[in-house]
Amino acid sequence: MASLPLATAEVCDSNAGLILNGDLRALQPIFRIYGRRQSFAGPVVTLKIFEDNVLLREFLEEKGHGRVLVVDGGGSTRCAILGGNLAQLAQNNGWAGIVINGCIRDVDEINGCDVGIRALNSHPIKSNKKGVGEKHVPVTFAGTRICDGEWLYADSDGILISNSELTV
Ligand SMILES: O=C([O-])CC(=O)C(=O)O
Repeated sequence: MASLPLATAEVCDSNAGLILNGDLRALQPIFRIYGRRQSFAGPVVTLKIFEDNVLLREFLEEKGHGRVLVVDGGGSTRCAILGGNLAQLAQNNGWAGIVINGCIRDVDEINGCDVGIRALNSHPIKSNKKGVGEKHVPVTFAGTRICDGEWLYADSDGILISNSELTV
């Protein structure tokens, strides 16, 4: 049986030492909350792209196995790199969530999907389809460096990155 997601505030309260030494970091609160799953957690897979979502689709076509896709879209607010079709793919392939330093579109459809989504904002224009980007590279946004294989915990209070899986 899947256990309840950890509450981020509790995780911070009971892991002050990890926050001090940098093993547990909170992303700056720059994200909006989308998708039906308010709380989600899982091992991180990273992707660095810019206004081009071909590699994002490639990841979401894989089985998610409860992972969280962390996408550094360079903070672009000039187009959307995730839309309703990709969010449905994420839901159907068992991804726990997607955190995007960039924009999404088809918000109403995305809010009906059983997956957790965080993004800067929405934008009606779709992205390029060139296939440029880098998978599994360290990314830095919202004041935080995030590496493949780290753990992400998200709920209504915020988003945490931990070097390793946490238990309370
Ligand atoms: O295809 C795209 O660029 C994103 C999109 O709109 C979708 O996933 O529905």
